[in-house]
Amino acid sequence: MIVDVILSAIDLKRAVQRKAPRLGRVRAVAIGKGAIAMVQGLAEVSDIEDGIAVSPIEGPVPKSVKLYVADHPTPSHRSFKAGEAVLDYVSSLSRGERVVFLVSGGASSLAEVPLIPEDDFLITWGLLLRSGLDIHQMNAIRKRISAIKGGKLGAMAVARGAYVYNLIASDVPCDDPSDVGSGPAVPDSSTAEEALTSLKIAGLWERMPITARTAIEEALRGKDTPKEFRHEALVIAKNLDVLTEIQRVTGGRIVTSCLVGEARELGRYAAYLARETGTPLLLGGEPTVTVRGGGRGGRTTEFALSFILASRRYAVFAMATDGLDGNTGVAGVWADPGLLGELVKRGDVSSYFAENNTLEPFAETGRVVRTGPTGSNLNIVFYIDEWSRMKPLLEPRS
Ligand SMILES: Nc1ncnc2c1ncn2[C@@H]1O[C@H](COP(=O)(O)OP(=O)(O)OP(=O)(O)O)[C@@H](O)[C@H]1O
Ligand SMILES: O=C(O)[C@H](O)CO
Repeated sequence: MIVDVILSAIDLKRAVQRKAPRLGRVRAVAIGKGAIAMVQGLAEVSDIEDGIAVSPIEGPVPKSVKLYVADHPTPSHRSFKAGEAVLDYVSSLSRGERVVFLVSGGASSLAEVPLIPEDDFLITWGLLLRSGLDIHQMNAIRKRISAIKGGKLGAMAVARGAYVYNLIASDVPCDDPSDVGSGPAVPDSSTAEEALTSLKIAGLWERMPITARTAIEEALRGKDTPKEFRHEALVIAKNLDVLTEIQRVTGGRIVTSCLVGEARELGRYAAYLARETGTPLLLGGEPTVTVRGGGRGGRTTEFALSFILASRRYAVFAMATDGLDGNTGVAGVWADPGLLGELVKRGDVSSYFAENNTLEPFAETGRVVRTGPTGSNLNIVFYIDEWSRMKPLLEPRS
């Protein structure tokens, strides 16, 4: 039932219908895990002359919209093809036209036009994904090796005389529109200095391909992303909306929707917080995982496993609202005190954290949440409560 509540709270077609301004005749660019739902919502409240949508899954889009299916979390040739198509589309805008950018999580990877050779681009991307950098830092770097991110598409549209509107479904902590999908059509809120410092602190600067380093050095010298242009941006859905819906059924206290940090550390922190407060707690955001091993896991499994080692009678339910967490193939997991007994039975559990293999204890004991791709993405949610109160809420709605 908690899953049903979450699935209903992340419905992006409904969010666009409810929150988008009435814009009349528009052209549209939708990119992200929510692209299909968002463009469907836009069709309900405006007249889409034509448009382009880039999504990780197939789905019905309005007749005037061309759909590209591309890849995530690592861009593929389909993402590069989609990126070129988006660039062409924006180049076709004319003076006085209204263009609506519908941006949701995953957009960074789904459509891309690299500024550096593709091989170097993919090496850089891989280093970032395993780095443990948070999404703002990671996207600060991605924006500087991209021809379309960090406001570049928006600036291009404005230069052609179009009016730029952004409707954003946020999967980033604290909902800065420039972080979502690397903010293709809003002025960039990150700096080249941040990109450089993040890479140096993560120990990645020396390991980056020379072309990527040159792109960042050029940005530092002033050839950087656009910082200002005429535009509007409205966040139509965010993590806090989902927490608020979960609160209705659990009575939990919302602690934050901006959770960041290493997932396994945050899990332990949350366990002690639950013991201290003695109340149901709701947290959301995007913990990161510094991946060192080759196992299967994600943000939810690392968090939940470390939580249960310290939480005594409290349980945690953790779910990625896009329906797929890390490389697990599942949306999330739950951990109740009974899992500890299972761990004891399993004997050698040393690989779990050492190899980033934290899915195993959940998968093998049936504590996983399966939704498949949800066609949305409002980041990760965590619900913490006494197991006796949580258990009935995990049953499907009758
Ligand atoms: N074995 C693993 N154990 C734990 N986490 C992992 C593992 N492998 C990958 N990850 C994490 O999964 C992340 C990618 O997973 P996922 O696709 O769920 O992210 P996402 O939040 O959907 O991405 P985006 O922010 O681009 O939408 C990586 O950043 C990495 O930190
Ligand atoms: O695509 C991305 O950059 C992430 O999902 C954050 O929006």
